[in-house]
Amino acid sequence: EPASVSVVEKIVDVQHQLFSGPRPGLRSNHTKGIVVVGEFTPSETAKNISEASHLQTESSPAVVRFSNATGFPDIADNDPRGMAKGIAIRLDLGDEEYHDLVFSSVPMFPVSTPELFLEMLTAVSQSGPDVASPKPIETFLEAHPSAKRFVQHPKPFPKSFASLSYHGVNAFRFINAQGDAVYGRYILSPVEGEQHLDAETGKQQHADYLVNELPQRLQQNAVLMRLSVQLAGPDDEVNDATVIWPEDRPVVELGLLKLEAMHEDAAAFERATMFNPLALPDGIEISDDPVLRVRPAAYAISFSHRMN
Ligand code: HEM
Repeated sequence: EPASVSVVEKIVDVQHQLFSGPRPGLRSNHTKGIVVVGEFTPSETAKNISEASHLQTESSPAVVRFSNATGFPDIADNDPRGMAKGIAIRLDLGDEEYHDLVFSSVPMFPVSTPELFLEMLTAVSQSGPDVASPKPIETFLEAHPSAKRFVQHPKPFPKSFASLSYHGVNAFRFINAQGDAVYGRYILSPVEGEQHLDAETGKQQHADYLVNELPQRLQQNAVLMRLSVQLAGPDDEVNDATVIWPEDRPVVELGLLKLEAMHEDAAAFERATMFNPLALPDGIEISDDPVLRVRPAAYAISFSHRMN
């Protein structure tokens, strides 16, 4: 059963509290972003996994938004608080249909349910610099090893938004034309390999170094990113985004995302667009992950503030 709407409303309320939002016209989270356009071309192996139309056709137009975590619209690109970078991809499937993919640079979520996420964010909100240790968030992290793993997971400074790998985190169910179904998690990686800055160099970067870099890069060359899916083994947990599957699980390539140019009217696009992790074509289905199931409700609350 999906968590009640009130839990989701409370989560977004605490996000507003943490980030001094909501701000007119802007997202409640992942507020600072940059939008580019390109296309997605499926690979031969894609149709073995799913009958989804964008995996059979020649190519689909794509709009891609990279972002920093937090609701601060002017957070520095090298601020540790914004180091879970995001990517949101909208594939145009024709006939007014679209498929959205919304990923994070961190391969797991800190907690397994919306209720625990609310508890965690509330603990953060009660752990200001004046609060004595153990602060509520310290107590929470000790009691929830998955949240501690998330906090401790390396979050290196990327050289570019396009030189990081991104992860779907939540699992989906993929069904091919023969009716075979598998659970899998998306991985998107730069074809040229990941590139990071060392910690010292990263700290010295300009507050907009990533936002400034991408237009320059695209003027030189298009950027290619490989979309793949890691397939769950029969006993792997598919409804808990805190669990990382063993590395030996097969990874199947779905296709190449080509980033070509900056979006010409990014501000209007960002304002008018709500990426929806559950905008899925036939051949890709939702899992029972309770975190995944509430994401559209949270994004819709943020969207409704933005449109006010
Ligand atoms: C209960 C869990 C979650 C909540 C409550 C939540 C909340 C939010 C909210 C309120 C927004 C702003 C949406 C908008 O205004 O359009 C957002 C955006 C975003 N979230 Fe989440 N989120 C959750 C889980 C996740 C997960 C698991 C991922 C990564 C796989 C993720 C990645 C992102 C990204 C990349 C964006 C920016 C999308 C864009 O560019 O428009 N979120 N989230």
